[in-house]
Amino acid sequence: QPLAAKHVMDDMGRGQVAAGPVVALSALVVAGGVLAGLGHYVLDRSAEAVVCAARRRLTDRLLRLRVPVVERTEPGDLIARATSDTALLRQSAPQAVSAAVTGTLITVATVVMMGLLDAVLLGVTLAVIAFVGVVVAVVSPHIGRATRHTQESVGRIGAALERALGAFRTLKASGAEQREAAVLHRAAEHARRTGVRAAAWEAVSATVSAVVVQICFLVVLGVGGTRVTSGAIGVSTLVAFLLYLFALAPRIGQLVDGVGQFQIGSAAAARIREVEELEVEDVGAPGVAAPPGQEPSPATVTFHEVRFAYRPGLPDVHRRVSFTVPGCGLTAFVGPSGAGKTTAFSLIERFYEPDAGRVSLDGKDVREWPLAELRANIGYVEQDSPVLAGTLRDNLTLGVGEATADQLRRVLRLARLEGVADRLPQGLDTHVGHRGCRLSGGERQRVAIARALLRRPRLLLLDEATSQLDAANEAALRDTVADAARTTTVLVVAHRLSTVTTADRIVVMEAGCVRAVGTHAQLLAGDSLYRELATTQLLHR
Ligand SMILES: Nc1ncnc2c1ncn2[C@@H]1O[C@H](COP(=O)(O)OP(=O)(O)OP(=O)(O)O)[C@@H](O)[C@H]1O
Repeated sequence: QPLAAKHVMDDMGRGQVAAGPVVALSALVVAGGVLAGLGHYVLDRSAEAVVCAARRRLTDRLLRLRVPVVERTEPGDLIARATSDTALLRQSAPQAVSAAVTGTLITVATVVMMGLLDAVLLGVTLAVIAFVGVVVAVVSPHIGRATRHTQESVGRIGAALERALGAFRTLKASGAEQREAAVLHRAAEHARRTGVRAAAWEAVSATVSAVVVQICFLVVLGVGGTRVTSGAIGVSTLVAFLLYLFALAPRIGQLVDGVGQFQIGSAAAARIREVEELEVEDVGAPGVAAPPGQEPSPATVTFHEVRFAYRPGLPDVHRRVSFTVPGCGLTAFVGPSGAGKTTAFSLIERFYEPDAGRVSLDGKDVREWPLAELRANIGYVEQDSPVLAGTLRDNLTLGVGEATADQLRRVLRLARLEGVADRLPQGLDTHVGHRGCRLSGGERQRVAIARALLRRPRLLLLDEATSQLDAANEAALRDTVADAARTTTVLVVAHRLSTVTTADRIVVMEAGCVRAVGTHAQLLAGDSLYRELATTQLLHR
């Protein structure tokens, strides 16, 4: 554009205005505007695509993290990385890329054109650009560091909120709102402080570059004026050079801003990358316990000399645990709290891996099973079975995606849930999660059992709720377990006498060891701990 302007001016100086350069100048102005708009759109579009890919990869990874890894992290902070950090990346990436590509290209092109016009004036300009470059190099790492701290505080807010909302009733009952709010306020205040620090560094580099560019204008004007007076260059060359300088000034601003945005984006990207370095499970393709139409055969479970600690440095929770559960029937695990019963289930599900010994399903080490296939063979019902936000149907079909009315009817009957489904206002389509109708503890466990049974597992692991169930719920649970044990191998961490007395075998655990195995009658006669548990703990539950 400035070159076209120079031609127009030269023509005017000669008193003959040709249409060509004027048309070229107008066309260049319009084309420049359209290209800028188009470039903006393409860049934002690409940024959306890149950030969408980052979010998908991140969420995929988060859901495949290993259980011990999640236990070591703060879920709220992980959520912040998938939401706040990717949003920051989305916001900063286009500016950084546009500065890197357009800014650099236009700067280089402008500098070349300036060189063609006058080498001396170019020298002055390059000295200024170099000075701005030094300032930016010194300032930009500070912007990155401050942004990193801001994002860490945002992560802390997420973690503190997750902690508070996850135990909301306890929080209220303990009157701890203000104490929890203080933690959140501290994190918010820290985010503000570091955010302001980043803004201050950005302001420093923007101000320095703006002032220096202004000085550059004045120097170019002074030196250029002298050169025009001495006849070294013409007025039109000086005007064209100044026009190039006008075009260059915002580019320098853009480059300075781009480097700042790059630092901000890198801080977010570094936090996202940290998640990508966390250990994930190789889940593979979804597995099935048995082909459709074929009844799944009951599985066998063996623990052989299993030793396990949750973390290096923590005491062993299992110390040479060995037992065998043949296919079919009901096996109950009893023992004092902390004996390692639930841990046995976690090892079967391969949430953790033993430090020594073998856990086998059907005689094959669980580490040799493809993970998805192993878990497809197992139905796991946790002690505090959570109900997920959504309808009762969503909760039941979580493990299968969808199910026919017949399949749902079957598991509802098995889990003694027909009455519950009938009672709910919209039946299976009633919301039972956070915002919907609440289910009782016993009902939640039976929903979890129905969910597990819908996958037609060959092994059912049931960690009985420790809380007191009413007589109706307890009877329903007992019948459900007895039904399931007719066709499936059922392992129950038992806290209730009713489960234990009817079990085909009982494994008594104490302090990470298997102390005795037998039926209720055999153990009453032969094991003092069992006798004590039966008379005190179990009978009173
Ligand atoms: N995720 C974990 N990280 C570290 N230690 C754990 C973890 N889960 C359990 N433990 C510890 O391991 C020990 C055994 O726990 P486990 O849940 O297997 O006992 P349990 O026999 O099922 O007890 P309960 O009857 O109370 O459910 C306990 O001392 C517990 O504190």
